[in-house]
Amino acid sequence: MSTIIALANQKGGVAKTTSTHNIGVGLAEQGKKVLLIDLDSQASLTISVGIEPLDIEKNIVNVLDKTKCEVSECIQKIRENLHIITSTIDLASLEMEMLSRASREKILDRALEPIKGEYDFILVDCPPQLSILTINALSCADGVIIPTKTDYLSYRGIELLMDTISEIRELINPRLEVLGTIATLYNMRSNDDKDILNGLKSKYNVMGVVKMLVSAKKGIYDGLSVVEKEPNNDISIEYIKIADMLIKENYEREVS
Ligand SMILES: Nc1ncnc2c1ncn2[C@@H]1O[C@H](COP(=O)(O)OP(=O)(O)OP(=O)(O)O)[C@@H](O)[C@H]1O
Repeated sequence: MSTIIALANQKGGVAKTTSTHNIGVGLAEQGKKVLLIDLDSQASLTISVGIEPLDIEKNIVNVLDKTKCEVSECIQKIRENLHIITSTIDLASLEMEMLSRASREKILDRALEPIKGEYDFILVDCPPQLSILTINALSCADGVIIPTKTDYLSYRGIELLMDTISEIRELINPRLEVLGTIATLYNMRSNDDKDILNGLKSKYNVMGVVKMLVSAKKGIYDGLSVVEKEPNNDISIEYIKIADMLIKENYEREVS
């Protein structure tokens, strides 16, 4: 069975998309079969992998709406071992329609059922709200990773997300596990960032610390992650480390 991981934070601009893309590439480069799911109507992940959202006829909207389209028809190949279900702006209006459906929290879970055995990892890039889409991602995930900036408001925002996660675990998905946080856009020269990082480490499992570097934005024009564009960059090293950690944890879970 696939391990489904949601990358979630109700805050925008905390590097959810960048983390999803780079960890996904890191896992694929280790020979794992990976499906990325863009669950944000801004389609940043879709654009980041070099796909024009409106060029794709069957996307996440078709996976979630009532047309009963086969999920396998909505998957695009990025390269060997790395696939994606893309998003478009139409997801914003579908979100409203989802609210009126029965079992609205399990729409994604049910839709993914036929392909759960086909991938080692499914990574879901959540939108920057605690919306029905994020709840759908958390309701089908085995684990959640919380990318967060090292500033005070982001740090405080995690508590809110943790409450939602506890509620989902209690009511909908008991197997949901908080895998940890990733400290993103970390400014090494700022004492505030250092203090917040220490606070994060004392409270949560910090899976990685990703520095704020201009190289994070370089591959975006040609659809490449930092891991592909500059594999020896500090950002790549950190994301590859997180990918390795996920592979190891998964292996240990399967063995035990
Ligand atoms: N390590 C980094 N150093 C510098 N810039 C970064 C880094 N990581 C991400 N960025 C940039 O920060 C911006 C926000 O990143 P990203 O789109 O991944 O965040 P997000 O949480 O998915 O945002 P949203 O939820 O609002 O779509 C982007 O311009 C991205 O290129």
